This record gives sequence, structure tokens and C-alpha cells, in this order.
Amino acid sequence: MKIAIVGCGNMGMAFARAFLKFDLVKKEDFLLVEKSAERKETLHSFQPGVLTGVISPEIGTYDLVILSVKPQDYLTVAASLREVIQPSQIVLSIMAGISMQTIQESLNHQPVVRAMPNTPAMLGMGITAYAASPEVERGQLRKVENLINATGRSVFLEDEGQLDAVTALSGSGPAYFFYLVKTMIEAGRQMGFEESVATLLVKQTMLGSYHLINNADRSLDELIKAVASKGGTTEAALKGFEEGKLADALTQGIHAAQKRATELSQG
Ligand SMILES: NC(=O)C1=CN([C@@H]2O[C@H](COP(=O)(O)OP(=O)(O)OC[C@H]3O[C@@H](n4cnc5c(N)ncnc54)[C@H](OP(=O)(O)O)[C@@H]3O)[C@@H](O)[C@H]2O)C=CC1
Ligand SMILES: O=C(O)[C@@H]1CCC=N1
Repeated sequence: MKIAIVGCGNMGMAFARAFLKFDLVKKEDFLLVEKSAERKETLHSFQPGVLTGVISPEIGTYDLVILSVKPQDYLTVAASLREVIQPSQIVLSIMAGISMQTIQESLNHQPVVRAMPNTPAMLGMGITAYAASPEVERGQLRKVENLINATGRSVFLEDEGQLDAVTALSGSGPAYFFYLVKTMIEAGRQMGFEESVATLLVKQTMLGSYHLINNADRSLDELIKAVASKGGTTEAALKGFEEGKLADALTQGIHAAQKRATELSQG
């Protein structure tokens, strides 16, 4: 399969590397379109078939076109891409907010898969939810699914409308986790630990706790209860969280992310 990637930043290249790892695409079968000169410099080492800064008619000879520029840059991309895109090509967008309809109208092109991955895709441990327009044929969709699955797990959505919520939950989700980990490490430092010790304590706690969620056969409430002894330290911490309205703040943040995804779709 020949793949063109427009916007070769964090996510575009996480996808490219995952496809290579599973031998789904050969290096020479990539066309990379990247505007940033600095970023382009680093892409030489990837040794793609073609590395360019602009969209040219050559892109029309690729089976799949991945759109991985920031949503704010999309309309500029669309203006050139619509001149050269071919009816047989599939478009896979991973851009937050930009709806399938906007992509179809701006490119005058119907077969579109819209997906929302997250950064653990860099390790093949991402989660991607995706939806497809009816014009994507079954065989084409299967090929796209194989590619997405090289980046981790995936969920097919019948309703594209859910993608903004996915963006708020799992698309942005890694940053919420990193924020929590960073805050805990900072608290460790305030209590007198060196950063390396605080980091080890927190990282291993998160790792072990994640595996408990998956393997302990207990609900999250039961897992919390098993840590929080009556009248003990965890109860004191949880009370502090309640008083600080931590759950409300997290929920509000996630809703704000969903709202922002919807705003991005409106340009
Ligand atoms: N990062 C994440 O966690 C996730 C991101 N996404 C989505 O993926 C997309 C990419 O995100 P991310 O990889 O983080 O962003 P990056 O900024 O890392 O990558 C985008 C790249 O596209 C380049 N670019 C901008 N305009 C053009 C153009 N006209 N032609 C070619 N290249 C261009 C940018 O250059 P320059 O920097 O000069 O503008 C940049 O290097 C976004 O739409 C985002 O919503 C989806 C899920 C998760
Ligand atoms: O912050 C953003 O807009 C993108 C979409 C999901 C993660 N990063």
C-alpha cells in the first residue's frame, strides 16, 4: 500500500512508524508532506520515498492520504489537495474536530475515514476510535483498520458524532494522566524526596494500579475501598480531594475539551 501523510508531526509519524513496524508499508512507499523546514530536516532519516513541503499532483498516485495537520491548518491543505485528489483514494483524517462532511465538501471527495488516536500510538499502545463514510468500500475499510490496529487497539463508531467526546476522553486523555503523575511527583518533592525517588514511587504506583484495574476482578470503588483503611491516610487524602472538588474539576476539564473539539469543527 502507498501512503501519503500530510503533516508529519507527532501523530503523523507515530502512524508511519507503526505501519513500518508491522511491515504494512515499505519506507519507499511513503510520501511525506511537511511544511516545517526544521521538522523536514529530521524526516530525512526516516528515508521516505518522497519528502516534500508542498502538495503536488504526485499525491494522487497514493492509495491512502492521511491528514494529520492541526485543525487550524486544514483549510489551506484542503485548497491544494482538492485539485489533485483522485476518486479511488481513501482519506484518513486524524484531526480533532474537523467533521467528515467538512472534509468531503472541502475536498469534493467522498470516501473518508475519520479517526481519533492518542499518543501511546507511538508505542503501538494507542486507542483509536474511527468512523467511515458510506462511500468507503468494505475492502478499503479493512485495509485502513489493519493500519490503525498497528498503532494499538481500535473501536469502530457507527456515529461519527461521538468522535468529539472520544477526543476529550482518550485523544487528550494521556495529557490528563501525565498531569496527575506530574502533580504527584511534585508533592513527593515537597515532602523532601529527590525527583528520581519521587518519580520511581509514583510511576511504579501507576503501573501496578493499572494492572490491578485489569486483573483484580474488582470494581474501581472496591479497589479504592481496599486501599482506604477506616480512619487512615487514604481517607484523609480522598477527603481533601472531595473538598478541593477534584472530580468536578476533572469532569469540567473533559467537557471543556469536548466543547473545544466542537468549536474546531466550526472553524
Ligand atoms: N497530539 C496528539 O495527542 C493528538 C493529535 N491529534 C490530531 O493530529 C493532528 C496532528 O497533531 P500533532 O501531530 O500533535 O501536530 P504537530 O504539530 O506535531 O504536527 C503537524 C505538522 O503539520 C505541519 N503542517 C502544518 N501545515 C502544513 C501543510 N500545509 N502541509 C504540510 N504540513 C503542514 C506542521 O508544521 P508547523 O509546525 O510548521 O505548523 C507540523 O509539523 C492534529 O489535527 C490533532 O488534532 C489526534 C489525536 C492525538
Ligand atoms: O489537543 C488537541 O487538540 C489534540 C487532539 C487530541 C489530543 N491532542
